Amino acid sequence: MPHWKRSVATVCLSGTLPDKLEAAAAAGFDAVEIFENDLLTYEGTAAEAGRLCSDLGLEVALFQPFRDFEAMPEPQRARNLDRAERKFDTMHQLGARMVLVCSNVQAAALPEPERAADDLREMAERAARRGLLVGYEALAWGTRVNRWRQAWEIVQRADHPALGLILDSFHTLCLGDDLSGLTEAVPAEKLFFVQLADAPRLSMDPLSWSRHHRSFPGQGELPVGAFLRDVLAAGYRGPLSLEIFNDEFRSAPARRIARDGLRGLIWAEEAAGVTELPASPVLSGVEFVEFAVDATAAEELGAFLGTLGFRLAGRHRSKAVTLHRNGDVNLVLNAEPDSAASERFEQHGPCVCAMGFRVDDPGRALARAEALLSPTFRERTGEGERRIPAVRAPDGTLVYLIEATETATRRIWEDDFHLEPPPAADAPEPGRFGGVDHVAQALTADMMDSFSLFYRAVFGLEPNQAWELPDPYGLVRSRAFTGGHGSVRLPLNTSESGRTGTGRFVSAFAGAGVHHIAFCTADAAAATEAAAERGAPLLDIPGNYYEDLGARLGLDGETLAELRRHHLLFDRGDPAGGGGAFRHAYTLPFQDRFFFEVAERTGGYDGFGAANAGARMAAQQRPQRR
Ligand SMILES: O=C(O)c1ccc(O)c(O)c1
Ligand SMILES: [Mg+2]
Repeated sequence: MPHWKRSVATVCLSGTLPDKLEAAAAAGFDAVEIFENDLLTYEGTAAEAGRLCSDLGLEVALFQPFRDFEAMPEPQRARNLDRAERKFDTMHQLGARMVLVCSNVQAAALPEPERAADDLREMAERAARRGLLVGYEALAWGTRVNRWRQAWEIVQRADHPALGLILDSFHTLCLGDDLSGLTEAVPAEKLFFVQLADAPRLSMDPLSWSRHHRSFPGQGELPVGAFLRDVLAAGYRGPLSLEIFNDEFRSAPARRIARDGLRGLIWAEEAAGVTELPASPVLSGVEFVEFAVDATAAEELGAFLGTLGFRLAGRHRSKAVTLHRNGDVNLVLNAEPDSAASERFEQHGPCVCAMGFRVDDPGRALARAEALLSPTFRERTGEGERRIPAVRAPDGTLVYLIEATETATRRIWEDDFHLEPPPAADAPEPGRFGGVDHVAQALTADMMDSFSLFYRAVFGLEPNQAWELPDPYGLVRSRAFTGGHGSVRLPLNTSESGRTGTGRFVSAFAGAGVHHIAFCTADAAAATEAAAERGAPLLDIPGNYYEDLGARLGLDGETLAELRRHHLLFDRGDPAGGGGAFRHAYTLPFQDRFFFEVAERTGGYDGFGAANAGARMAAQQRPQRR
């Protein structure tokens, strides 16, 4: 067990104060920061709130914030000291020992550090008489104080044992600052409290950035792990506390967000090198994708897949499950009643209910998932069938963990399925699929951070560049998570508009889900030609797209005609990012739900054809002839 307490500020979570506290306790936090507003809107007394915390096993590590206190001219100064006394009463009832004073943001704040120091010394003296402590934090937008070194100068000048420094990763990192020199400058006993928050890199003023876009460690792009390492290296031993102001978190279920928070904190501890977890799995591809279906949908989806060259390759030994293969791609259609798949089908209709990742060591991957608070799952199995361990994604879908060496020998399929004889070695397989290129998911906006942390922390996938893709009816935000040397690629998409393809999918089918699956091939033209011959419904791309493509990339007429004839979109990689080229085509959706893509990467192309997304989404919104 770590020697620090793990804490969360109530402002991170949705609901009433009791909702927030219950969620924090259920996730496994040891302590909370009580955000004053959450107490003001609570119907009980401060003493009752304190009792609720202790009944739930939560220490009240901090009461916050106390604003606009220091360096004010009279009569405000005297009034602020009275206000502090009143809040000390509240803290006493609440059982909170420390109050956070954030740096003054009033225009009237006086510039002299000695005035700030005098006021904080007076406040600390009054706090000390009541056995309380005062921590001083630099807000990145404070009028006179916005860096930790300035706050420390004032704390040092005040020189009172009940006054110390509070560090908040957001305020430091958002200004491009860091903690270098902390160990030399600040004695460990003067580091009173540490708050952790991550955030995406945005160019906006720190106040708006902080109040709306903070996220848990691992969900953003700030070096929170290094910040934490520096704090602990300086000898800090108090609580590590998450303080996130985020519009999505405020409306999302408190229990999921609290669990994400603790997962992010544990991930940050690992990144800082102070908590050891089972190592991330070494990924080597998507072994299968599983669809929840019923008998009718199995029939229809099987036929749809047939047009893409998938043949029925096996039937499960004991369940209503079939295996469909094209080359090295395995798709499983699961119509078994009373299964994880049927639960999913009842709620969502035909949809992807599971994926299988090839990993080096499923046991270690499972142990890592558990250490990061991800629920695991073991399906009931028949005699002699194997039980493949799985991790539950934030939306309840399953990620199975399959040992890579076993997939090479196909053991996992032989054990559970009556397999059909494979096609003859010399049978032509034009545009044969070499694997799953990527699996794209459409998520509600509030699920984006949950999923990104899940893939990043549990599976070690790395976030790629974020894109804003223009659907005719709104923007789609997209960010892919990739790993295993490009063998696992998972774009995550959200859209605030309910009318985009992504938005309609999410709202029509009750939440998150796989929106499309791309198969890789060495010859996309051969694959689409064969698919078209089998009657596959391929997406038509308008002529303007090809004209623009010719102008942008200097392709000749013959090449353009060939692309168009095969329904192919084309992209070239950024030479700085490895270059290469990408040819890809899409099917129409299956029952207006998910669709498939054929993808041909050459020369180290590492993207997803984002430049083509606008044309593709416009074509998808247009009625197409079948
Ligand atoms: O946005 C704020 O006002 C605010 C208040 C208290 C904090 O600890 C903080 O980091 C920000
Ligand atoms: Mg803070």
